[in-house]
Amino acid sequence: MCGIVGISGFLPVNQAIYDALSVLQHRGQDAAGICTIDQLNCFRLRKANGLVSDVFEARHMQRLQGTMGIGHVRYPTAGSSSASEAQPFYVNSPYGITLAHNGNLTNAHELRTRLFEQGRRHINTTSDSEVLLNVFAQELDRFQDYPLTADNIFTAIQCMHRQIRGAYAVVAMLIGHGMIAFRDPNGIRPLVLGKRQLPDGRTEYMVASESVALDTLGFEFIRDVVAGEAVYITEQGELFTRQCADAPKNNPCLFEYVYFARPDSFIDKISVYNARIRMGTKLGEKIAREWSDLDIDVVIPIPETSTDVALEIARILDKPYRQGFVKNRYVGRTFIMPGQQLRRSAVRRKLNANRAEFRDKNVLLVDDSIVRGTTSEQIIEMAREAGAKRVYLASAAPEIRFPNVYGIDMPSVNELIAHGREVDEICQLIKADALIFQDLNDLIEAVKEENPDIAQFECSVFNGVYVTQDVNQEYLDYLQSLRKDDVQAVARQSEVEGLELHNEG
Ligand SMILES: O=P(O)(O)OC[C@H]1O[C@H](OP(=O)(O)OP(=O)(O)O)[C@H](O)[C@@H]1O
Ligand SMILES: NC(=O)CC[C@H](N)C(=O)O
Ligand SMILES: [Mg+2]
Repeated sequence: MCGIVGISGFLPVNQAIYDALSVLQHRGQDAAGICTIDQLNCFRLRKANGLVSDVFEARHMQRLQGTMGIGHVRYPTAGSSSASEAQPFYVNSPYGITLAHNGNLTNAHELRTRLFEQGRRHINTTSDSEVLLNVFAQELDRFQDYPLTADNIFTAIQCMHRQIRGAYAVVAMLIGHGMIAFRDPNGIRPLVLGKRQLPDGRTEYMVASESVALDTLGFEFIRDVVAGEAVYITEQGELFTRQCADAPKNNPCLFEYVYFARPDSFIDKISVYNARIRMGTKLGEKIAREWSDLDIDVVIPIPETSTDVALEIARILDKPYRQGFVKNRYVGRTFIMPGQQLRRSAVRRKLNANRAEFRDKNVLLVDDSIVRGTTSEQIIEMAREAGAKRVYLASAAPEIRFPNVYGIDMPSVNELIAHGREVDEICQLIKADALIFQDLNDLIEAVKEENPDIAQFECSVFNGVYVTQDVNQEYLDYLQSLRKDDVQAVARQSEVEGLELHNEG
């Protein structure tokens, strides 16, 4: 998952975008970038591999001048993890555009060919986001008048929606015009809009992947950008919004609530924190029903995302909740790290068992999800080494059996521990004494409670149903051939930096 942010205001935005990106860091740890528009109407860009705090030094921040800017933290799902695929991306015509994208296009390959053959546009990287930017540029280019009107911009986005498939929450800037943001017609990836009133009465606007970024910067949450909708804020600060999709449907990604988003965010009118508590209630009730014969002494979360769920399970089971694992605060999220070797070694560096909590006890470990099983396998071993008698494991998400094509890097079914396996087999593999998963219906109910208007969530990783209806086996095989772990490892070794246009090195 990536994080995106954009601010259109009247005060310098460099520090504000930096702060927003650091609050969205949990969505992408591989690369970060900020682009601003300076007083001379030129883009200022700094992007590189690394965490926000590593990428932007004081000299970069000083150069990122301007009162309008966009930012991105990257977790790659297409192309390579080379610095030249860090975002925002830039294209010089029409007028100059930069763009940052969260999601994944399912027809990037075909769009790339069409852009070259019909549009005479060269895409310099293997990133789907550069493809998206060029489709946008091509559609804007159909209007010959300067400046473009809001109507022109919305029409271009409408035409884009008809060509692009997959998931995309996007923020972009167009020189001489302003900031533009839009969400795909299924609303798979999140995007929120906020505002801030300056003392002189002028209003600044901000868009971001998660509402927590608005909170941190003192912006007031206005609303979610709805599925298919576009937002345009002119340089003068005028806000336009329009529904640009022919048949929008609201199908937000269920996995955002399980793992990706911060608990203090609201996505599509649902508090992520409350959703996680309700996941704990449902799972706790299932455990009480199905495991009445198991003697659980203590409930222990696997930090960090599962803590809210585990606390509620402990309440339902009326068992003590204990922080049995200590998390090294300097190690980030392991699931979004590139490469299985790195992910494996990171678990041991990240978590350590607090012996006193395990010795001679039957422990119920709780995680939000089991994807490759990297975490659970090692954690169970650590619990035993720390003296646990019996180790049970509960997952707040159901079995993950299908690849994700919408911005989560799970392209290969063979890497998923639950693919083609039943609970008993998974339990044996991770060497647990008992294993239980949340039911999909319970998970959906837990999330949906605050917004019953959501008829369908994007939950393909659990049930193999892809809401964009364009994903077939041929595409899944293609994606797997490009992105499975061993292919990526070879690609990383031979990575060369492509052009880094206008980058503040
Ligand atoms: O089965 P796996 O492939 O190991 O993936 C699932 C694990 O990865 C995530 O943790 P992560 O360390 O990324 O982040 P967290 O600190 O937010 O829990 C998630 O919370 C699970 O613990
Ligand atoms: N996780 C994401 O949102 C990734 C965005 C884009 N597909 C990339 O790989 O850079
Ligand atoms: Mg975790």
